[in-house]
Amino acid sequence: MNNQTLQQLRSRMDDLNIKLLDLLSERAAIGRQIGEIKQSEGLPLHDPARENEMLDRLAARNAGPLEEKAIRHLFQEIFKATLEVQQPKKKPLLVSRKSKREDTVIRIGNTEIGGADSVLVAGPCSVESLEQVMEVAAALKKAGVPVIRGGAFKPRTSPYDFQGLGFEGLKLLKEAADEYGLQTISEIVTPAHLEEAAKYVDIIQIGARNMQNFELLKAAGDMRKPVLLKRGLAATMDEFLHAAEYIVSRGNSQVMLIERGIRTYEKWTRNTLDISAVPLLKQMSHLPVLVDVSHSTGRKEIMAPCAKAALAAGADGIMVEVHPNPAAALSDADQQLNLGEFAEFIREVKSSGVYRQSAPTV
Ligand SMILES: C=C(O[C@@H]1C=C(C(=O)O)C=C[C@H]1O)C(=O)O
Repeated sequence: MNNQTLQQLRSRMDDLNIKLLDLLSERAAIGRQIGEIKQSEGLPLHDPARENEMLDRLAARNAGPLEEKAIRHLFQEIFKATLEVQQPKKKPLLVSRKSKREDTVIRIGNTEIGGADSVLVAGPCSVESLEQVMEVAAALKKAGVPVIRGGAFKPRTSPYDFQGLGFEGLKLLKEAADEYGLQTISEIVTPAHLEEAAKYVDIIQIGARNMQNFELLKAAGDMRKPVLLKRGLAATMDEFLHAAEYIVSRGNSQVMLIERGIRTYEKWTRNTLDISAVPLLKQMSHLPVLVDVSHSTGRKEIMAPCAKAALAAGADGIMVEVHPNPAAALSDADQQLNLGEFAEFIREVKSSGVYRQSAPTV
């Protein structure tokens, strides 16, 4: 008997669910019409005063058994859902895979970034002298690394630390790169420097500290030069992709992303390499993704395994710092590989199964 009653009550519940659903749908359709009128009149969609009026009226009429709090809560959720129906669907970001399915491949010289092959970028933290960059460029050439990095405008934590050689540094980097047929990459921190820097730099780097320097992002977006955008020290994936969107939305689609470690409580590494960022960025975005194993780890002995992990996770390339005499380096002395360590690093990474190389390097 009890069982039968339960069945009947549940069946009435089911009928009421359907009625409620139909009423909610009818209500949402009216909400959508109201939204269209509001938008054509330029009125805000959200109207808290109107919502409060309705809530008060419903609370006054409520005879139970539901508590007034529950009624208010339920209707607030309904209003929220109506607002979602009213909102025009947001267009996916240009950097998103929803906007473009195929991978973006960036070509500089004979090098492709984001294509079939893994790419390596290496060089000193800072350009210090012509001899220094020449020595590094020769080592890169020998190791088959096509892109040389070297900082000339250094955003240092302390104003008393070496700030870089500026344009003179860019010129030295270019001179060494030209000598060995390499491409150059260097960080620019000021929109006003971009045009002049483009004479010496094949890829403009926007550093972690400037990831949300929106004027710099816009100016880089107005250029037609590849940009390497570093993830900010504490930037979420969403913020990172929106920063890239600033560049791409100005018409510069040649943007590559680089994970360089984020700030956490861990002290054994300089930053924490967020390896999950790699597959996430590759899935969410069509832009090439690189990993900087020097700044993320700050520890020479784990750079090769971290590079392999990054490539295994889907990274298109690796960036690593190398200096002929790291102990005497003007910046980041501890984390730069010397030439011997660099050769070993490259050998280990290239011989791993995760390094993609379709044709032997000539
Ligand atoms: C439907 C409207 O727009 C919004 C949604 C509401 C609702 O679902 O009832 C109420 C007020 C607004 O925040 C409206 O203004 O009437």
